[in-house]
Amino acid sequence: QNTVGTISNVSGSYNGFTLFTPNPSTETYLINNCGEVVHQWSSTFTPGNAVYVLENGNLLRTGKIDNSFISIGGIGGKIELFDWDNTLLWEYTYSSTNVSQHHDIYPLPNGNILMLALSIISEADAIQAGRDPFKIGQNQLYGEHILELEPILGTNQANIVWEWYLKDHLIQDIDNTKDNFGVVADNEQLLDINFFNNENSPGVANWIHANSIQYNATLDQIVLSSRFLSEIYIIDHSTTTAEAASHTGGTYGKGGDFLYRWGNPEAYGHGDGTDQKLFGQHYPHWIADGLTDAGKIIVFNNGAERSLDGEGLPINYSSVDIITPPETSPGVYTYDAVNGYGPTDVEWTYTDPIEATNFYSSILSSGQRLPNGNTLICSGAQGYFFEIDSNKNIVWEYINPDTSFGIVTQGDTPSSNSVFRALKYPLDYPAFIRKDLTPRGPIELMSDTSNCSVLNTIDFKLADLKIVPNPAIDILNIKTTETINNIEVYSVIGKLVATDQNSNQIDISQLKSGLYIVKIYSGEAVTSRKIVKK
Ligand SMILES: O=[N+]([O-])c1ccc(OS(=O)(=O)O)cc1
Repeated sequence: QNTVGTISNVSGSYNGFTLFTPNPSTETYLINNCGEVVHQWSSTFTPGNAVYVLENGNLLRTGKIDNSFISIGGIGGKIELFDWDNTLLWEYTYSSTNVSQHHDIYPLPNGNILMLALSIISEADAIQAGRDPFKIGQNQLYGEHILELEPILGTNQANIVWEWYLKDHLIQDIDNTKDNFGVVADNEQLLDINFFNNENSPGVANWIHANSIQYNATLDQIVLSSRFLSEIYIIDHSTTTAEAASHTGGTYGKGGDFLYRWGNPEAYGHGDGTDQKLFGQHYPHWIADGLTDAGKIIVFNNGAERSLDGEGLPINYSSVDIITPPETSPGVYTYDAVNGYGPTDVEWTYTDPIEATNFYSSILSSGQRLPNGNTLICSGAQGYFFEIDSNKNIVWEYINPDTSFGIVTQGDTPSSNSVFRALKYPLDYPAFIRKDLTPRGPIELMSDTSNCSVLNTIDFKLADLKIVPNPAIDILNIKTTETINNIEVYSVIGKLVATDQNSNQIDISQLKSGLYIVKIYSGEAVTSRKIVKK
């Protein structure tokens, strides 16, 4: 039984490449289902926190810059764009005495980048905005904003082409001499600056702890997640920056106000703690077109203090949930003055089937619907990824071996190996076309992948490909119905030792006996197989 790397991989797992960057590590790994690294990027920064492979094969990642003026788990400060070969193409620093990028970014279809950031609001400004003066414990509050960056390649700069600030969308009902005064329950489109989900620490500067921004291109809407308020918010991205600072304008007519919110209706005066559905959630995002439950929102519901046991002690367990926000037309959400926003409950959920508390990550984490209907789950605190099929059976499990104490040896138990998010990409994702994805072995030391096999083919049409004989003495025959453009034979250390074009066979009689890797190119597809030369 493996202790790190791939723990299990059974029939029905989705054959893709999983991207992740361990919290304590400067490395970003792309692994196959056997935990073998097929590509890797190295930064000089640990993550801060999101990372993506773009369709063109570039890596877009966040980097963490320590900031002695701002204290929040998940702080970043930097965005980096690497090409496939790990050349840094562009970097952008957003970290100073009063602002920092943190947690998430989102690559927009037009090449721009949405960036989640916080800024320090002074005590005086917070009080003027209607914050209870007795509930400012650290002489300041953190405000959230979103910037849309248009990278200027060749410089480490960006044009800021769109801005949204949460401070423009506040309500308070404690002081009519201050800004934003009104009735909280009548202003569901605004955030009550005096709502604290955690009554024990109403004075902390970090009262919102936003932890993700995700985007729906069809609706041109953004979904934002607040871990501490246990709410998700949808806002309009079609606005101008001026409209985004106001309450009117944009496709949906509400400027930068919330179009929808869900998870904790007490936050806007529509219920109490018993109505809370989200508990410190992460990574709410729309399920992409073409996938099962497309258009719905999937969210990792971390679940701290979700309920109480008979003795009044908190019960903590995580779930991955799917909700369908009720709409009157696409992107226009149904609001009920009495009950607030629906739905009243989740539509689909996964919890541990045996004992709910067996599956629990208090922080970090993600859930992702996959093309075959499976769901990839990252239980972030444990650096544990697992995939469930549509019957909720576990079909793949992986434990991150890259820890703050270094790379773990197979057989040893890892600790301090947390991961913010894991994303699985299809083998035919455009980034991977014509790329060398030859497995380089697992991350962990003294690895054992003997109980795992995986097809590393990019094009499933080559999945029925056979190389005979194997072992071979002189001629290798490639059997496939596809047209072969190129055959390459590599030594185990990666040296090209034989090549042939437009042929279904290659002569290896001159090679020394031993293990070789054969790469077969057909159209856009490339497939690697191990062979033995006798
Ligand atoms: O320790 N971290 O790296 C860390 C902690 C908290 C955190 O915030 S959360 O909302 O993503 O859990 C992010 C990163």
